[in-house]
Amino acid sequence: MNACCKQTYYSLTKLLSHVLESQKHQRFQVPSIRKLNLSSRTSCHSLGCTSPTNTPTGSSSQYRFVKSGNNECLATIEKNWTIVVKRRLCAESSQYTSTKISSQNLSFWQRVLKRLSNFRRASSKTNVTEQTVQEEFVSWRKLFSLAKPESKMLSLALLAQMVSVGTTMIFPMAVGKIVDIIQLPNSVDQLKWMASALAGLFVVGAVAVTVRVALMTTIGERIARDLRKQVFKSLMKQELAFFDGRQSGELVNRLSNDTSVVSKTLTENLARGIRSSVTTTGGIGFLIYLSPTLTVAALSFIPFLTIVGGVYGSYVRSLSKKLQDALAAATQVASERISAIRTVRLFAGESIEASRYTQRIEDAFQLAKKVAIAEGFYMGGGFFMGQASLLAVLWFGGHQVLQGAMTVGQLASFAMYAVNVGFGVSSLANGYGQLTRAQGAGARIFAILDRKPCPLTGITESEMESSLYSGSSHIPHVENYRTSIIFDQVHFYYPSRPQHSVFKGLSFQVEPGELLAITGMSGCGKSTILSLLSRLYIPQEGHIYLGGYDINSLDINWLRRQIGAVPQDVVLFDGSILENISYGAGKDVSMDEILRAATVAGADYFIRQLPYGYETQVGERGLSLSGGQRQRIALARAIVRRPRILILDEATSALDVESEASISEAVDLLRRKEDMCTIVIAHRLSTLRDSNHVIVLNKGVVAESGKFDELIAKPKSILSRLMLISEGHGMEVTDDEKLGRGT
Ligand SMILES: Nc1ncnc2c1ncn2[C@@H]1O[C@H](COP(=O)(O)OP(=O)(O)OP(=O)(O)O)[C@@H](O)[C@H]1O
Repeated sequence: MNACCKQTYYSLTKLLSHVLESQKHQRFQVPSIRKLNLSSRTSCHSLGCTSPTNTPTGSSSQYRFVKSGNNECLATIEKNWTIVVKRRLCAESSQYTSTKISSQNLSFWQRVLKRLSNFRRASSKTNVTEQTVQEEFVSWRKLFSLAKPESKMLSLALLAQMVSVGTTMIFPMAVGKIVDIIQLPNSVDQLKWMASALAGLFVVGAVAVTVRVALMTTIGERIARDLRKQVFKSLMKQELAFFDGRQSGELVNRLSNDTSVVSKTLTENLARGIRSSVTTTGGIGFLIYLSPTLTVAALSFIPFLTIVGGVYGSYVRSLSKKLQDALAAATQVASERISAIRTVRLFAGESIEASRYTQRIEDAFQLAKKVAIAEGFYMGGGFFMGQASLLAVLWFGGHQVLQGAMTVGQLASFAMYAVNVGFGVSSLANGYGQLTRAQGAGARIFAILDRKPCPLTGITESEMESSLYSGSSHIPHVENYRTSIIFDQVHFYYPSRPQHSVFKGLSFQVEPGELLAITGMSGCGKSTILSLLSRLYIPQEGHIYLGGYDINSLDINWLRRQIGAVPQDVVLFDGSILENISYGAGKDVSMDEILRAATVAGADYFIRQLPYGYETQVGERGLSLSGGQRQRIALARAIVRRPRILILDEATSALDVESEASISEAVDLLRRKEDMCTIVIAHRLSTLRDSNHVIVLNKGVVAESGKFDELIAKPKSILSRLMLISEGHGMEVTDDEKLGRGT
């Protein structure tokens, strides 16, 4: 149960108690938000409560609870004493799951209320900690569940580990025996036997170490590989809104650093932990066997180490999370600035960026230094205590040897076991620090692995398996649909910016085979239309229809296959031009189709001029091509899919007028030939003039709609103003105002 759910329950409890109260007095009174006293635990503001819809006594009343724009929940008290609780399917969805609680019976309400408050008590006790653990640290059990697929190999490696530990455990005893044997007369044969036995033991130990290291390293790499694959796959499934609130550097850090911390813990650290536990417990057993009284002196340092170890562990635990975050922040700066090196260079920002990165990495270093100092003190203290207890062993043990209660060999063995136990204990404490680090890294990994993408805008497992080219619409006769598009009363805000509405009831229609031009001031939401039509986001209210079908009811792969889009900020992938054009067109696309698309997009000519033609590498994000060349390749990439709908978002803005005109002509021919519905987002007069229909967006709605000539003929229309501005005639402002110094 997440925090929002809990808040919803708090709020519902309040609502219900009010309902009960008013029922007692035989009247229905709509409680005000203030009366509900939501601020007692979570402020009204933080819940984002809207005022109850203004309803007279006796009718239904609706309350809306929102937490930071996410997980909206609506609670409606109906006239007939029914409470309807609706929760959004996901943050951006306009679909709700709904639950009804209905009864005229007072005791029923009391039972519900009691259960809710019990739930609230239970959830406030357990879920807060659960959530904290989920956010910051994952349980050991869950962490080790990642090693489950490797359990057989891991068991084998641990067996090898036990053998190698066993050989080292026997060694001190054997040394003690040798010391005692060499003091005896005529002991050469015994010495020979012991030496041969020890040599055999060393060989077994060496083989076990070889097997353990080889297996553990391979398993570690395999766990890291599988984790990276799963995390990346899970990232690919998430809806776009998920990425809006995150930085790519942070996600890359999870993929690289966190996965390697976890895999190391599940292999190397686990092996070390087991070795240390066995060395410690086995060593203590040998100590007691050799001399119970001396064991007390030898182990006197353990309580100290345990207490200090606990303090050290929790200190390192809190620091290591901060350290990981600081490293992620540094990675983010580095990856962003390196990928934008041209901009950095153009603005001579090298030294600013270098100092920005230095600052971030310095922050990480300061934290790492604190960890190192703590580790130094802990290890130094442990070393001193270990040496002191060894001295105590030699002091008291020496007396016991002198008194004949112990042999010299036994004392030697005892001293060696005591040293082993000391190392074992300190290694265990150190391992605990590593484990908590891995718990932090594991929590960040599970936050991605366990995240269920929004069912409408994310990709499900089966949709991912069934690739773009096998998705079907789910509605048999949709395959022959006519490409009409309807936006019906669409209300939309980006989930990361809920306070800013982009659309406030947007409605328009595109007829099959039509060329629609969309224009408007910058930021009015033109590109957002492409995102909504492709279901990258979904409107909070309203519907979008394709061929008469609500796009939310269509298979997402099928839907996206219908659309060929050239976005405003064209991104190509590192690879050849051929690979880039065929990207997303499936494996079966033929060379003829690629050439045809490149010709329509006006790209074929310049591609043939390049040294390697279609095999020319475009570099990271296609930066080794010009802006206009990138746009033409992106257009070819959109056309090669043979879409039913083509959306061009200022797709020819980087081209000269002549090239733009010839491409427009070719695209128009294709549109007519294939009955393709085309939407162009443009500011240019030439593009708008060629369209069948123009809509002008303003303040979240369609402000003007009609044929270009009709709209431009109206002197006060927004379109004519926009055209004047774009031609530089519309701004009757002084130079000072243009320079931002106007009054
Ligand atoms: N991912 C996002 N998260 C939050 N807000 C966004 C996001 N993308 C766009 N916006 C905001 O939504 C509004 C509409 O953006 P959009 O890109 O659709 O405008 P536009 O009309 O295409 O602008 P332009 O003509 O400058 O390209 C803008 O105010 C923008 O700041």
